[in-house]
Amino acid sequence: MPLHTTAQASADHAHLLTLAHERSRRYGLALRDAPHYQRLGQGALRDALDQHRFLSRHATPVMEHLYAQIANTGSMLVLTSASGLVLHSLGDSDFLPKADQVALIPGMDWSEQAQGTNAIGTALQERQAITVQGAQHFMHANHSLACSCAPIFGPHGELMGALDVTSEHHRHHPHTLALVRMSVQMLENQMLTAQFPQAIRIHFHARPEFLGTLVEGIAIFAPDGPLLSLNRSAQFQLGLPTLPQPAPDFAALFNQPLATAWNAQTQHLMLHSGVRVGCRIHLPQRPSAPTAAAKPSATQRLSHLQYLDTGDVQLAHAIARLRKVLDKDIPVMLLGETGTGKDLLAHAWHQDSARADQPFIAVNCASIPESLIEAELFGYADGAFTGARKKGAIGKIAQAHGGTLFLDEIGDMPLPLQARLLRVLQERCITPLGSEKDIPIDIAVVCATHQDLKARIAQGLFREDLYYRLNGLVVRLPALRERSDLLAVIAKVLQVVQPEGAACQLAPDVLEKLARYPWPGNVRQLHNVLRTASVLAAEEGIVTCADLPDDFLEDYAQILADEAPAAPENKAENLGDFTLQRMAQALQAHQGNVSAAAKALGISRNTFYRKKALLPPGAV
Ligand SMILES: Nc1ncnc2c1ncn2[C@@H]1O[C@H](COP(=O)(O)OP(=O)(O)OP(=O)(O)O)[C@@H](O)[C@H]1O
Repeated sequence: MPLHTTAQASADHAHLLTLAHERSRRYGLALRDAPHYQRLGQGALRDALDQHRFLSRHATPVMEHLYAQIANTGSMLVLTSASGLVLHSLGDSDFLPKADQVALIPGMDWSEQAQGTNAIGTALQERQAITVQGAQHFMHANHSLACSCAPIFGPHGELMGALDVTSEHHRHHPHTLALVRMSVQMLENQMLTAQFPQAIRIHFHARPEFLGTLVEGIAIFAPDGPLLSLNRSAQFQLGLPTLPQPAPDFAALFNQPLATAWNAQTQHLMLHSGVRVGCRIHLPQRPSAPTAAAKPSATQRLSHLQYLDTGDVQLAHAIARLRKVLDKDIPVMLLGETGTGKDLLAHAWHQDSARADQPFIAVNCASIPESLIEAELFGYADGAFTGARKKGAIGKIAQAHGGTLFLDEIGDMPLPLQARLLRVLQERCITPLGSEKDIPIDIAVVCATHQDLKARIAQGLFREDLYYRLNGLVVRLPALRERSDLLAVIAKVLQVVQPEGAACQLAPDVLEKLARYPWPGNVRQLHNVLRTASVLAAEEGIVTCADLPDDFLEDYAQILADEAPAAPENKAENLGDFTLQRMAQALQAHQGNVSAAAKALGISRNTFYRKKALLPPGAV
């Protein structure tokens, strides 16, 4: 390093330490304070580890690799959260005095607020790598240590934690910080790749021989072009220290059409700055026929929670929460647009529960005529009403005894029945129509709706007490257009809809269209599109645009036309006859029911959804 650079670096380092010491004093710490090693309780630590699973999973092999390089140097390796909480540590803490050997175990807090200036707390605070050794620590109690730490940033640029190497002050090695930095870079690249398995990944560098090394740039693009994330080197090479909003797309950054990114053979690209770079392109895995051995059975494919988690963060979170309430007697409420898989999820939840061998009974409260729903749910006694079967009938609730009752479209349940349902849930028994005898029942309850139940309560159409009885765990399923694992869903649905043994592939431009389409009918609509397309393409084995249904292609062309000229602020005005107000009024008049609102305006439901998607969020 040239002399003036070295001098600048040590001046910067000294400045960082001065700031950190000032902060430490402001936190009320004193130089001679004894460090307080208050460990997080077991439960809270378990929650914290659970919360940082993604980070820990990817950090563990990196830590082991780093440890192999520094073993026998009397060092400890520590992974912390963004708040400085120790999540994992590796190594031998024998170099610490006996009383302090607990300092680096999981559950300890190394934030500046707790320990004053120290490499972990200060690196997290300043968001940059730093070594703090000996008397550079604020507290005298830490003067025997030398610590080198680098902050870890996640795939979305967020601070996720820190990686640190701590040793005795006199055994500190000046190269340690560089090793920690490189390990963090490796970890960040791995998390980036893992976070977006279904995206286009471009590895690039002006010197092609650096491809595959830590210094290569990695840029991640959605299949339809927008930039999703960059690693540090890509940020530097592209001159984008943060992800601009709205995200630029591939064509803007590399001056080439998106088709270039879809071609894995591409070896060179030109950055928008004019620099030519060597590249390697990883395309998302195309849907392909699984091998016979790996292929799950037809029922397995959809009937357990694990198979429904295909990588979308929001859905994975929902599934994790659903797992936690399995067999816990907590009612589950599933929210989501039509076709998002609420029914499927309810069934998978039942299949994963201890009630799996018992019945799963689904009732669609919207599709049963109001006059029949009471009998359908509660059953009736012999000769309870005219026309009733002589011998009476057992209702759906009683049929679900021992198992799970799934009440779909609960928002459409008539008010008087809501009171009866509430009683069933509270007292755990039912009284069939025309009977005086209570029948005890044991059921798990899942309900689903696409309606805004709070709004229904405000309108006097839904009982508040029932609402609170049903919403033990509320889970919202993302619409298909919001899901980051769209390509995985496409692959899965393609497997399901194809005849056994068929192995249709999708042409890249078909995938691109599927990725850009807003899917108003969600997975159900995707099913229908792929079922038809794969039958039409069965002989050729590859689905091309010609195999896609006409109405899908018409919708798609309309989307492109809608998107093309409108400046964002004019979108609402550019909606022609169907203005924001008219759509909002129609929706309000029909209590949020899109089909009814679309019908009232004389447009198709798809068109309504499409135009709704163009409006500013929250406008309708
Ligand atoms: N993750 C998935 N993978 C494959 N198929 C799915 C997935 N999610 C949903 N489907 C399929 O999509 C269709 C619609 O799913 P489902 O009936 O569960 O949706 P829903 O949200 O209950 O719809 P609605 O609100 O209209 O009742 C079904 O054919 C289902 O098998």
